[in-house]
Amino acid sequence: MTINVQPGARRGKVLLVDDQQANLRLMHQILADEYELFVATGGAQALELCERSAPDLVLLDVVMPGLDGLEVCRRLKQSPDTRGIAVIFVTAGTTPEEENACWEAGGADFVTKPVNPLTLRHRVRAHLQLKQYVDALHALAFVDGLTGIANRRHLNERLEIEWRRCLRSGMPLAALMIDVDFFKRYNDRYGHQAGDDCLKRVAGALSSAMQRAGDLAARYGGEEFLCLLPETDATAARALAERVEQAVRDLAIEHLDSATAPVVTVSVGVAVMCPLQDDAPATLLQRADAALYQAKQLGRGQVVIASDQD
Ligand SMILES: Nc1nc2c(ncn2[C@@H]2O[C@H](COP(=O)(O)OP(=O)(O)OP(=O)(O)O)[C@@H](O)[C@H]2O)c(=O)[nH]1
Repeated sequence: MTINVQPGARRGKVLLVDDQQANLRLMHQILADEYELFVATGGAQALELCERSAPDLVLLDVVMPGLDGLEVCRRLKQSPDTRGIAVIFVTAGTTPEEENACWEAGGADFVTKPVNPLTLRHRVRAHLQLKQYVDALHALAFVDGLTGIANRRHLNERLEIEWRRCLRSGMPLAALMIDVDFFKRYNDRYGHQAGDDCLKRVAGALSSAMQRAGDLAARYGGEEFLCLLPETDATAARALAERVEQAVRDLAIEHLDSATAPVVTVSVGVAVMCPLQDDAPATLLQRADAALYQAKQLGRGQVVIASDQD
């Protein structure tokens, strides 16, 4: 895995949010030569752009009609997908209460209006540099070194978040536990390096099969993977599991020592739960694991969905 922590190695993405065109123009002039800039003229548009374009940093006006800057910041910090975006408020308010509101909403910093161009440049530069280091550390801590997909630590963190989210919304949370069949024999016949390459390709197939931004494919350990699918019911989870199983077959990686097929296959255990207060997130994984065990018992290279009683 290559992690680039050289400051300035890539142009940072900065979203400018202000309902006044003149302010946007000014900030644009100050920053355009250094960064990739996006512009939003209101809070709702800012949130939408944050989800779609994943900026590194937002320069956020506080007072705007509709959704104001403080509320935009709170919502960004609530979502696991956007909480890493640094927010610098651009504010005319300088009372202690107004400043405190910026910190309490989750802002990383603020600059006061009228904007001093040099201060704006330096604040943005400092926070982008910080974010690059944080992103690099995050990648080291949350990405599996061999396959480049999420690691188990990342999975556990997301499982907690999605579990709580589904507990609040009453929506189902699905998990696919996926294990490469006869992988010991694969290593024994083709060698450990080929085994590693095989795991990388399987991981790639899983990632490609995930359709929604909230879906997560992770390496659970060894030759075992786990896909977490928020707000996904049993029908959709089964369909996705079957697509995953087929996608791995379609890689057509030769495995002449497999008793299931002449190519690498996976077994998939599926579990779906609508979280309840008394359940623990680990229950979902235990059920997926039990279904995976059944898939192995039934001959491998297939999908088994856990029944509610498991
Ligand atoms: N090349 C490679 N092999 C790994 C890695 N992690 C685990 N393995 C191997 O995966 C194999 C897993 O073997 P088992 O748990 O017996 O399972 P299996 O052979 O796949 O059999 P079934 O799961 O019952 O189909 C072991 O030989 C491990 O050494 C890895 O990162 N790279």
